Amino acid sequence: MVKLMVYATILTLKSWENKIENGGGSADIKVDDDMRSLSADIISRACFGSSYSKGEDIFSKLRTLQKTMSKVGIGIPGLRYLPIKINREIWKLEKEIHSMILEVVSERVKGPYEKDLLQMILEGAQNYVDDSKSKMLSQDKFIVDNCKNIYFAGHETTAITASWSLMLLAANPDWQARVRAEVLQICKDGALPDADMLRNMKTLTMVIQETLRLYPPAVFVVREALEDIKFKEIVIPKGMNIQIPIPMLQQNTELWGPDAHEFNPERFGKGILGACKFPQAYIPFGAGSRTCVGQNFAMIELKVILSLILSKFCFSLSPAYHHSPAHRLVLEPGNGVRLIVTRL
Ligand code: HEM
Repeated sequence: MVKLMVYATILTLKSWENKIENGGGSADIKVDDDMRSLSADIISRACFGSSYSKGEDIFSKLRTLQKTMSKVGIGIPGLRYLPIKINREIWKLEKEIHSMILEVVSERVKGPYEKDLLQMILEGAQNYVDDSKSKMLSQDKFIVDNCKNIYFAGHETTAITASWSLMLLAANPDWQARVRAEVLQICKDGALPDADMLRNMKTLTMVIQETLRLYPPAVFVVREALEDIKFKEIVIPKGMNIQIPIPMLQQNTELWGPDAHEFNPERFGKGILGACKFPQAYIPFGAGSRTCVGQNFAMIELKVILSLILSKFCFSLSPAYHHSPAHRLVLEPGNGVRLIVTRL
């Protein structure tokens, strides 16, 4: 998995090298779209293995689906069932995605065994029992839904965290230099990072943890009360949805200290337990039995991307960067992250 992440990242960074060369030694790069397509490429390779080019087509349709769905007005009950133009577009895309995924699956069943996420989903589908009438139909739905889940849950969140991390490292050159020194010391003589090297990148881990504390891509953890609950003096009735605001917990000065709003990765020097009075207040990947299943994958991917960037480039914030975090399904840089990038 690490190898495929390294390979995909190097391909993306080649385009940065070209931009710098064409710009006479430096380039003003808006990193967000690159991080998004890199993350989609990685998840596509990880999910679909050798059929990844088909996976890319599927994911590109899923992105169109996501964009189309975000245009639908919310709050009008029943609107999504009406055969209006936008709904017809959504249904058509859903149908196409469904058959494309099942096409890859049917080729996979005939072909050689591969150890990728799709294989794990297929094995999961074998054991999936549901009480709907057609077991085959529900297994297909299980496969399609899980592929969609991985894409929606895993690609945007990681890409945005990479962009925020780059922004924070650009704004804090001392930390940029410190993490780069660590990376260069671990990846000696231009060696590409492997799993062991990534594990040893403690300072980089601290920087990513601090980025996820200040800019958690998922803003809420949502739960439904399955029964009446009494929480101190508050009664939460069965069926009520509860939204737990992650940034409020993660930037509370009583829990994190007076510098709670500042970028200080040092606070994670002794791990999450050492950083905060209550570790439950650090939940960028959620909490409990529904916690993010992709958190290790995401941390490895972020370390690969950031360590390779740091080992090749120096960067500072572009004068065109305008800080405006925006909550649009995820917490993202409202106007993107623009960096002035030079070769190391
Ligand atoms: C920095 C990157 C990521 C962040 C911040 C993040 C955050 C989250 C959060 C907050 C949840 C909800 C957890 C809860 O309700 O307690 C979640 C769920 C989930 N995430 Fe992630 N995630 C990231 C990357 C990924 C990746 C890379 C994948 C897949 C490879 C992934 C797959 C999932 C799935 C499938 C769920 C649903 C789990 C369930 O409902 O049982 N995530 N994620």
